[in-house]
Amino acid sequence: MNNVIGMKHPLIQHKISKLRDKNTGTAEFRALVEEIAMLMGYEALKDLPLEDVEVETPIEKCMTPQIAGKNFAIVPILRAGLGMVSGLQALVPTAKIGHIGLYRDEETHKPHEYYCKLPSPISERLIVVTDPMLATGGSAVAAVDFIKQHGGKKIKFMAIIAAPEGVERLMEAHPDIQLYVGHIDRELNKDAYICPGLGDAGDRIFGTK
Ligand SMILES: O=P(O)(O)OC[C@H]1O[C@H](OP(=O)(O)OP(=O)(O)O)[C@H](O)[C@@H]1O
Ligand SMILES: O=c1cc[nH]c(=O)[nH]1
Ligand SMILES: [Mg+2]
Repeated sequence: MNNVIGMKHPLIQHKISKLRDKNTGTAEFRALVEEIAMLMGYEALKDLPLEDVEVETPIEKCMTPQIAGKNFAIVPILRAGLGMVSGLQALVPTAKIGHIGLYRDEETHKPHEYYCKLPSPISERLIVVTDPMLATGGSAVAAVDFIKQHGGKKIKFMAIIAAPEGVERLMEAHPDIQLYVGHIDRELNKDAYICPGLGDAGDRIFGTK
């Protein structure tokens, strides 16, 4: 799949291994998610639009490129996607932030929406959706559906760990987006958790279990 970009960088792989460890505590887990998001962002933001601005150096005035901040938005899927925002914000402090609140029903594994606020206007922006976990793909498909309904066009999705089933489902529903993924794991278990995975990302980021 052309639009699925796997992260091969050793720093990312090393940090993902630390995330998987059940003995990694909340503070370290949160820091690792932030660092991985920043490293993945370096790759995912390669084609971020630039605009020339005038700057006066100690020598002379020149035209020089800067990031067109109004052209970029980060949209985390709550809760776990929030953990990736600060890493991307460190790269582009002027980024607008939208939020999509979804939780997965424990029995049916279907996503339920409880909140949505996107920056306006959205149609011209590069939108990076963040969620560390892409399991069945239900939440990711729902989030991208929603962004498109609101006029979003240039969409990238960043997941730290994905199941093959989720990758296939997301790219089948939205073949036009680009998916940046830290690692594609083996499979989903009967409870739709990723194996080997890292457990429940939201609970591990926020210390709720
Ligand atoms: O691909 P899917 O099968 O839809 O599963 C992935 C979703 O499940 C997790 O969220 P969860 O429902 O646990 O909410 P939380 O982030 O609030 O913990 C995860 O952060 C994704 O959003
Ligand atoms: O393995 C999984 C699947 C869904 N959500 C998680 O946080 N982890
Ligand atoms: Mg969760």
